[in-house]
Amino acid sequence: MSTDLSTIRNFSIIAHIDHGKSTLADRLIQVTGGLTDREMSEQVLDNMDIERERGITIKAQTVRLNYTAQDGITYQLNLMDTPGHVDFAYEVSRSLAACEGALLVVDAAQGVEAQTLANVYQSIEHDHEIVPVINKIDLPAAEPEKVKTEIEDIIGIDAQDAVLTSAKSGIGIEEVLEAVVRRIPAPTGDRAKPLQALLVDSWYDPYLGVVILVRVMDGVMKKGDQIRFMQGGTQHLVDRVGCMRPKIEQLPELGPGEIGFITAQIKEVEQAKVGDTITTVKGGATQALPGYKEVQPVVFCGLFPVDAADFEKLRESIGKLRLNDASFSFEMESSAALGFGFRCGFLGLLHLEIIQERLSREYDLDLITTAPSVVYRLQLSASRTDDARELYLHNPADYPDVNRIESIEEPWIKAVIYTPDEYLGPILKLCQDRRGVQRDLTYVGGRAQVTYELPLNEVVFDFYDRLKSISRGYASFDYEQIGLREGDLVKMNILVNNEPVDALSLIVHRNVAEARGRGMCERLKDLIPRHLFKIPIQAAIGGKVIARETIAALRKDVTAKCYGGDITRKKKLLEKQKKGKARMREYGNVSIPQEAFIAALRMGEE
Ligand SMILES: Nc1nc2c(ncn2[C@@H]2O[C@H](COP(=O)(O)OP(=O)(O)OP(=O)(O)O)[C@@H](O)[C@H]2O)c(=O)[nH]1
Repeated sequence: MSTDLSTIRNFSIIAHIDHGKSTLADRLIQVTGGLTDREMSEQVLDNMDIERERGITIKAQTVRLNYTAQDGITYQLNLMDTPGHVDFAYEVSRSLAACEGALLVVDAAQGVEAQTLANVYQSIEHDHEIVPVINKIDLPAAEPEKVKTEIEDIIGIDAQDAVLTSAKSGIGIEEVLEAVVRRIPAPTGDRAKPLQALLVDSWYDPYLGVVILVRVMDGVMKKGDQIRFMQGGTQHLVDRVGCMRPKIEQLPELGPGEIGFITAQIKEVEQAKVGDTITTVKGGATQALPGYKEVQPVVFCGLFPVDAADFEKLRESIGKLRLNDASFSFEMESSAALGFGFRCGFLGLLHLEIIQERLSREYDLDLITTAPSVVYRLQLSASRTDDARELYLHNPADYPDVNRIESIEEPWIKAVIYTPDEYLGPILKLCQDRRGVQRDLTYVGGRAQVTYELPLNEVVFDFYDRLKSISRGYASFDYEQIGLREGDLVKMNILVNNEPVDALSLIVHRNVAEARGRGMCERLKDLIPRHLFKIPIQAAIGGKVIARETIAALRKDVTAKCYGGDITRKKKLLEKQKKGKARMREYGNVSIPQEAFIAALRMGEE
């Protein structure tokens, strides 16, 4: 029996981190599924474990709820969980494209924050009906009326009918469900048309293989169907169709307007790209759904094992992670300073951190990460052996001969920072120091919203950390890419004992090169231990040294105190001294401690 379209509601929950999205979702599952408190904690926690295990790959978990509303009709509610971070903006946009509405959850004590805004605007762009939910009304500091006004002032949607909830104590949950049924429109679609289904997300499950989350727009999808991915071009046989409640339940079919999952004996997530259109091989649709985009990594860095013997283990672990995350890329790289490792590409800094964290936690790997870099576009003139061409550069080590460079462009972002106004001064200074161009500054009830355009390369390293520390954690930050702009960018080399150290070289703007070079030399002076000889540390652009420090020589004669006596004792001491060097990287005849590579790049105040 097919489901009547008018009884389906597809919606997502938009919320700033910690405003209560998960707690509210759990309550909705509990109330509609009739789970007891104990069952809920068991079941839902189980689910969270899987989610944690799979890290970011379950980006759009969906549950189907049956809810019998006050009008006596039983509705099929598909609740889609969307990732809340800018790095995954494209996934968010596809999840939103699968829904007709959204619950906007705002903490009654915290009010609207920057991250919330980005997702709300996306949702508005998808013509969603947005139902404001003011959560945590149980808190003494809750000010629901003030938050209502804030939602209206900042977001510009009517919030007078906002639902007031305490997800924690189970207040207002029924009202949320009624609002979903009454205010969010039913999907539209036509059973008789050729199949068009949006591939919302995919992930790898060890038992089922690749699981694909779909939203059927038109037509019907059944077990046994031969399907075709219109962008990917591959064909597959559907072997399972179902939904999650949150446990997997198999269904005979998915009809128009419905959200559910399929499996089709697919081995790699890379074959099931988010945003693709699925149709049937026979009598299929001729046009793909709009909005498909190939996601490209934007931040690159080198990952090297601290212990060179771990290289194979690193290769294996990276391969496993990649099985589940097609947006992350890697290729082998070798560095004179760090040996063999991988150059990896990420969607953003958070994505980088998650992968790094998983490698060290789940795979127990000690890693050295080189400075994150963005992708630059270079126009090169012809040389004797090469034509004029365009080069996309993601590793400073591949920087070409300067004489061939006609122009360099770097990616820029538009950042929106939201902060209590007492921290505004230092935040403006930070943005200014990072070559930011201020575009807008407004105040809403004691808080400032400032918009800056910034070069991405000034943001990737420690901008977010600095922002959080100068605002004592209160400022929130959100960004989108706004394209490439030409810049006066140069490659800065760091020379230790007159030898360039490739893992420390970076691309910087000429205006800040000297300050940054000086800062790095100063930090390296403290980070590299004294040797038996004098070590010059220099920052240079091309052949020109722009900063210099010197580490004084030291005669650390550990055997001196043995007075030429006992030879075994002398040997033992030498052995001990050798061990002390184990966590060092030999570079020429200088030993550089492993942690120096990343510490040298921390910009601090310059
Ligand atoms: N007092 C109070 N606390 C709540 C309420 N709802 C959620 N919380 C608490 O707020 C914290 C964050 O809730 P989550 O549901 O994890 O928030 P989230 O938005 O899903 O956060 P992320 O998963 O990190 O994005 C938890 O400690 C909850 O117990 C509420 O109605 N009242």
